[in-house]
Amino acid sequence: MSSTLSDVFISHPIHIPLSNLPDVKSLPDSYTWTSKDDLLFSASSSSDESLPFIDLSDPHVATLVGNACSTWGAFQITNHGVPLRLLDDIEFLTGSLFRLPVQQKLKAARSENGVSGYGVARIASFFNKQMWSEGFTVIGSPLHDFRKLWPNHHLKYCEIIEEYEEHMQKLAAKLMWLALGSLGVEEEEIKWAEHTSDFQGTQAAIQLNHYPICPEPERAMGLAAHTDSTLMTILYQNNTAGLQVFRDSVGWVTVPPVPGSLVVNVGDLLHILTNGIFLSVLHRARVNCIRSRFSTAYLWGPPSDLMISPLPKLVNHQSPLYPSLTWKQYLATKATHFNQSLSIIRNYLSSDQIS
Ligand SMILES: O=C(O)CCC(=O)C(=O)O
Ligand SMILES: [Fe+2]
Repeated sequence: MSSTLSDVFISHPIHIPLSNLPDVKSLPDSYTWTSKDDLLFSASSSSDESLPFIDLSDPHVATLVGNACSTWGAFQITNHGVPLRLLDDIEFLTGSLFRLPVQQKLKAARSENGVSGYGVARIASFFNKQMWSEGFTVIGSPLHDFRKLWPNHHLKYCEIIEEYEEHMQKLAAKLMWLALGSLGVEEEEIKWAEHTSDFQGTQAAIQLNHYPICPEPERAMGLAAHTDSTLMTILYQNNTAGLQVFRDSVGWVTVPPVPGSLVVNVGDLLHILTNGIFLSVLHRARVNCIRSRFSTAYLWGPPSDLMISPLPKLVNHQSPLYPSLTWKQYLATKATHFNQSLSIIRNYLSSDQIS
């Protein structure tokens, strides 16, 4: 029987402490970041570069998406077909959840080796300092957790998640095909992802993030630099800036929130699938002292037991840069090697060597 995304995380638990964000006037040492805690913490940024902004109704959309994936590994989109009302709903849900009293949120706390629920970011265990954020992960049905949070109103919130997932899955598939189409890849080359297959077995998680107002934002970190272990991630951010993407020779670039738009990140698996042509973008979230910030990430991946390997068409007589491996194997590598995972697997000759 094929395993689910939850099984993958359960078999590779990351033990992370759950602590409340302190209500303080100055930042405690445990939340104060320097370049010692994250090499790129203070990397300078040049201000005149900005992330591509793509109108999905543009006649050259595939080329624009393909270029953005191979230069930045990320882009913003408009005219994406997701109803603005649904984006308002998901923002309302995210805000309502994080505004609950902490005791209420803790009723749906992620268990020690669990995957869904309330807690700090999974990447927390890779850093010595704490991040100025709280999160909530939804994998599969949120009913069980939402009932604990909102005993009387959980159904309406479950409906929002369900509708959001439906739209996001369709959009993710459309974007992936636009991107791959720009490289000349045809649907028959990836059977599981063919439009007609209805993406049987693709898996996803929804990550809700909250970055509260912070007394000393320059010294704090909302969510530390990471790449996503997905094929693609679609991110909705409320109207408060904080997301930054990293581009070599440019540095950190802030992605300004544009009402109604979405941000798309190439994840590590799409980087592998395209033999390194599309870049999986390093990104992070900073915080501020004026407004709290919410974001909703739709983390989209393939069936977790399916072998992913560089597409033969994109390897062109050379050896592939990456071995074949399943999402499950990749997550296991990521749980140990975090941001070094891609370079670690590049050095393996065959997936047999990946635990
Ligand atoms: O909050 C953001 O802008 C980034 C969130 C993110 O990168 C994630 O949830 O993986
Ligand atoms: Fe991310």
